[in-house]
Amino acid sequence: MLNSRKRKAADDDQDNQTQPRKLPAISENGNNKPLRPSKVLPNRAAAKGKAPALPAPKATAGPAIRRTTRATSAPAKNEPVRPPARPTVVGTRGAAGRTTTGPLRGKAAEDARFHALQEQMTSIESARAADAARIAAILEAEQRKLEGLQSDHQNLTQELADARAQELNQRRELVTVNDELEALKRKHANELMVLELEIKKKEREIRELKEDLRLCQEDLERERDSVKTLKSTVSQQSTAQLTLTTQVSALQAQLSALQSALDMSCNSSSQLKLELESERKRVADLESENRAAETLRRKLHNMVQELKGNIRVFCRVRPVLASDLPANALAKSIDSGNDESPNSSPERDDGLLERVKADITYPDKLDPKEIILRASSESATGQERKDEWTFTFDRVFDPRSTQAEVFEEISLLAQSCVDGYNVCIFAYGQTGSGKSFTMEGGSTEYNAGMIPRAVEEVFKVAKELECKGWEYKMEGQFLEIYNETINDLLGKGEFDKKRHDIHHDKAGRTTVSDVNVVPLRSPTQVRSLLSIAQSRRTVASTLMNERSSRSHSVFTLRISGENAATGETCEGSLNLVDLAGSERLEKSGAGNDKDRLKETQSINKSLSALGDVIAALGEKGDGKTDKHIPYRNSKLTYLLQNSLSGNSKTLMVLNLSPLAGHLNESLCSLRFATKVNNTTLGTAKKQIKAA
Ligand SMILES: Nc1ncnc2c1ncn2[C@@H]1O[C@H](COP(=O)(O)OP(=O)(O)OP(=O)(O)O)[C@@H](O)[C@H]1O
Repeated sequence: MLNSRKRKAADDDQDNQTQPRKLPAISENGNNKPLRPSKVLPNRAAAKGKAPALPAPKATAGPAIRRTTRATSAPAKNEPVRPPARPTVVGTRGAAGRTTTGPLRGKAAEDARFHALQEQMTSIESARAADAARIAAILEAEQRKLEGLQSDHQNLTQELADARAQELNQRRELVTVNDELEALKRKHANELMVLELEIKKKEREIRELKEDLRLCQEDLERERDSVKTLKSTVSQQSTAQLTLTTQVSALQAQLSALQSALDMSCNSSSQLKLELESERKRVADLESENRAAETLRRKLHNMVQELKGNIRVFCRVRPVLASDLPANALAKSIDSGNDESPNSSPERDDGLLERVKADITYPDKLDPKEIILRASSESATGQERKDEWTFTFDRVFDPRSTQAEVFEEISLLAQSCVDGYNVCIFAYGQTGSGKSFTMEGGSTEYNAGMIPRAVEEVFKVAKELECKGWEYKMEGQFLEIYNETINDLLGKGEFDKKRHDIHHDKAGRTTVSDVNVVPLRSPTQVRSLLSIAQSRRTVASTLMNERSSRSHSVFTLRISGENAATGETCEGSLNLVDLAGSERLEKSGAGNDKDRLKETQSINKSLSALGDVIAALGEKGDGKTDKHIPYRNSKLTYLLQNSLSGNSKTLMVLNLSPLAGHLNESLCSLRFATKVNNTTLGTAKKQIKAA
């Protein structure tokens, strides 16, 4: 662009040289006058002061003068003067010729004409001289004019050069200015963009500020409302304050009255404080007496238990059940007050019952300890033979006895367990004699068995002892021994698959490996544990094999206590054992069934091992201190080792069937129980550590 501009400027220069009239007049002082064209003279030499040869003067008349001027282009002085052919002269000569007829007359006419011409020439000469003078004056004037014009021209040329230089400068400036303008435009565009962004930002800020403002206004409105509310509250409060001021003054009056009463009370209070102090002392004395009494109670309780014997036997006979009668007989037992027994029907058949029932009597009504069984049979000679068997136990429960009555006798053992003894309660008897009913019981509160009741009792006693500074933790496990294999009734694994080992530590604690030990927090929790165990046993049963009858179950509750006040600690355990059915091999109907045979043999082995252990313990108690106790002969006795030794309190509940058909089994069980009952286990040791 710059080049094109320069090119244009150069072109303009050329044009200006060739066409000077077209130059634009640009003066420095801004006087933009159009330049006057310089008049080029035909002869430059004339312009330099040499006047050209002038033509001869001409007649002043128009066309004649023009012709004369053309004639003067030739050298003027040497040429003969010829009179111009003027129309007037021609006309005159024509007239003279026509009027003179001779040579004289012609010569005179020519002389006249010559004279006239001379005169005419003289006048022309003078006119020419006058013209020359005038022309010279004009030339001089023109010369001056020319000089003026030349000087103007020079000035103008100078001006033109200046103007061009100025124009060039201005064009350069223009280019620079254009560049600056472009830069300014770009800068301006950038600034504009920045400003637009700024504006947008500002607009956003304005919007935000407006939103803030709106929120503030809302807040303000709310504040105004709350101020209004507060104002009304304040006015209410002022009224209330007024009322209160009145009340305060009234109260002050009361206060001063009370102050005087208080002063009086203070006197009596210090009196009372003294009394309180002495009362506190008395309470502390009573508490320590109470603790001593508790220790004494424990001792006495233990003595009572010892006097009762550390192994005791209860005998319980279950009622006759509807299922015990032939299917077609609408039989109801007359023996039991239990809901599950058939004693309440008006249509009872006493004859049938008499025939089904064994002859069992309970002679002592107030403190029943005896049970008499009678049976009549025919001797070989055909004579009727009457047999009678009397057995004595620590307590005999007839079929009308309730679960609560049985537990009443057992509950003291729960107390012993909390006191830190190992307690073991067995249910022994043939299948269907009521062992599970006694230990676990039915689903109702009324029929709850010894396990839930004992646990409940343990919790109750533990709670009562809390006020004496004792704090207890309890946990339970529920095991089954089937065919000399231990199974976890609270576990998740498959039965008879997992191996569980029994360990006894020196502190008299027994543990079984890999079994689920559940922390017990409430007695109700035990019920759910019992139902879990029951469902696992049901799953393990087969049609041929009612597992609960063919296995021993051992529920163990471990209790550990700590007395923060005295620093004592104790650990006890309560084992509640539901033994497998004790019927003999031939009665069990095992026959050729190998599995059943194995079951029965395992049961018999473990039950006789139990008898042997108890007998050996009895002998040891009688003074044979080195007597070996064969605990390891069965899983059951090994598991219960610490609960069967002299260190524990044992109770066997012998369950009997009331049916005549089960008499022989009942006699076997009674004999076994008598053997156990006659055993003394020695003195139970409390597992308690002094602080
Ligand atoms: N004191 C009782 N009062 C009412 N019903 C009882 C009583 N004792 C047992 N029964 C009932 O007798 C039946 C057999 O009792 P249970 O199952 O307790 O016998 P078991 O000795 O545990 O038998 P198994 O060895 O087969 O387990 C059950 O239906 C039970 O409800």
